[in-house]
Amino acid sequence: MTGPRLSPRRAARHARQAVGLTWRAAPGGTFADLLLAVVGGLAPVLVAALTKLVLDKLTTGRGPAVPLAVLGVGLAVVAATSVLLPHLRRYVEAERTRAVSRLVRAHLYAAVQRLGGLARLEDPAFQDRLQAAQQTGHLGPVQLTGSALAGVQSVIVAVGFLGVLLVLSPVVGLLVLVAALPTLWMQLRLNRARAAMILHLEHFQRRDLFFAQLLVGLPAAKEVRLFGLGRFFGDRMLDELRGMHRVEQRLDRREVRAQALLGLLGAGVAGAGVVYVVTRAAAGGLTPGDVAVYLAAVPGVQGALGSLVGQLGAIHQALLLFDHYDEVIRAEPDLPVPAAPRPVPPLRRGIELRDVWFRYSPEHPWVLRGVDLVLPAGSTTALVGLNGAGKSTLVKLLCRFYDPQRGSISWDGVDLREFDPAALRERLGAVFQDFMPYDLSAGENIAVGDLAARDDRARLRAAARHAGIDDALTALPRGYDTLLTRIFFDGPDRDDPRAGVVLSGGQWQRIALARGFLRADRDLLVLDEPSSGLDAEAEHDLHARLRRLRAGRTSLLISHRLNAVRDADSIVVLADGRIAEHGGHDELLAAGGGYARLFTLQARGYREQSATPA
Ligand SMILES: Nc1ncnc2c1ncn2[C@@H]1O[C@H](COP(=O)(O)OP(=O)(O)OP(=O)(O)O)[C@@H](O)[C@H]1O
Repeated sequence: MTGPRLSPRRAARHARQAVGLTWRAAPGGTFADLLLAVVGGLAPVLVAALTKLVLDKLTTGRGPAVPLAVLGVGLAVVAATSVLLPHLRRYVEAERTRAVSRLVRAHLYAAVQRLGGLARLEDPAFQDRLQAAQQTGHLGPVQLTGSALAGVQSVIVAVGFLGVLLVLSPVVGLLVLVAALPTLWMQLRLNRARAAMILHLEHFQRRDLFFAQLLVGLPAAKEVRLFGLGRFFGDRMLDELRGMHRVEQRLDRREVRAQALLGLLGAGVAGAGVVYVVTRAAAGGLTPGDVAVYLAAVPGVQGALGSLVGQLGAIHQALLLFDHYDEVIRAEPDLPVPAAPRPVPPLRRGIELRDVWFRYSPEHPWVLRGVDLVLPAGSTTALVGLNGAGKSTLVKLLCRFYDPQRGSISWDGVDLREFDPAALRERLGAVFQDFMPYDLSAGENIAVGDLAARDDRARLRAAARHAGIDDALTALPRGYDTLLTRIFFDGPDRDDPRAGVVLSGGQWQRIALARGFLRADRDLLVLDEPSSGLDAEAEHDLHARLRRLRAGRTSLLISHRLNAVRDADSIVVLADGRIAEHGGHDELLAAGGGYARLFTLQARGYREQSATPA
């Protein structure tokens, strides 16, 4: 297994950025941690040196002219400091982790919001990066600085002990150093293999999580139970887990073999050193204090060098984690925004699509193939067509979530690409076919349509009234403050009004409509299947309200129920990515084309239903 690579330049850039981020997030904490690392590195060397002095003074009476009691107190102070240090460092590190995590998250989500379109979010490779950055982005800087500081501590310990050993016995010092070299080399190789394994495991982990979610999550629960899919998904999940464990096991075995071998080598060198030091001490060449220092220094140096290599591995890992975050932060916007965007004027004449061609990527087929269409200001245009005809795609282009590959869309003659997408969207209102039910309160669920109305209960209620949901929301246990989810409540009493409620599909549809109605004053209102979840009476009622509410304004209405669009000022039929028919309801019926065929089919269905005896 070969390790993933970062070029040295990229690695150096990440390291600079990560340290900079940590410093900005927690300057005091980072400095304190550096100080603690230095003290932590010096402490064991000092303990060994003081122990030697005490022993030598006790056994030979030789040593510095300091009373034994002072040496004893010094030893006690350093030992006590060593005991306290790990606890202090744990606290300082936890504080730093929290501060960095806040900063990294703020940067990450701001970067995602800067992507004005949808294309990047739909790119699976970018999604993978994004998921990884979300889960581990903050760990990169934290792990990097943490490991670097631990590395500083290990270097101080190793250099300190080696210095003492070299003074004591250059032969033994060199022996310990040489014995550590194979350990260093092997650990570096294992680090690379471990980093590669983590990357390899990501693929298993994602699928393992996916199957686990299907088994425990609510969205799939109905189908999993009705179709009896539990065993099937459970087996798939275990397959992924087995795959993951096999990879881990292979590396664990390799590590055990290598570490056993290196452990034996280290012990052999240490043992030979003990024999040498004891023999020299017996011959009077070394003092008992020297022997004590040696006994502390050998494991000290070996441990510090081993830990240093471990830290290097962790730094490599941290740089790889940071790479995900960096890719997201630096992602180029998927929609070009002009350097000096034009202000978006109120819509006076209309929106024109001229020879618009669009596909989701070069690998996908064309969805729109030369669409020419005008949405005149002040009128309602209905867009109809079979499933997959490209209706929702056209809506997404109007909101400028994507740009067409060929042709143009203009707003009173100005190409949409000359506007800032955010300014354009300020002038739009929309109810999407796949609207979002938020796990928020009823009031907030409507207010997301226009956050300026968040505290304006009268506006929220007016929008809800237009959508026919005000009475139902008022009757909820806490009215508009009732949570429309039960997932955030962890109290014991499920009947507690704070527990939240579950709405029906049609009620959610009305909430989405209310959201859209909050923006009823915008220049263009797009309604993509706004009545799909409503019963027939409610649908009729909704369209009557819509006509009143939008009279004199520009709207685009998409619906499969042709009865609902017959009153639109003009009806456009989209087929095979082109405008196949265009005109008023009567005109299209008289033309006897696809619209007439579909309308007659639906109308016959209704007539047959009403003729069927109950
Ligand atoms: N994000 C996407 N990436 C790739 N292809 C897509 C994407 N969204 C839609 N498509 C494809 O584009 C085509 C048109 O889809 P679109 O949703 O615009 O159709 P529609 O007319 O709104 O259909 P429906 O009536 O079923 O809602 C379909 O073939 C669909 O598979």
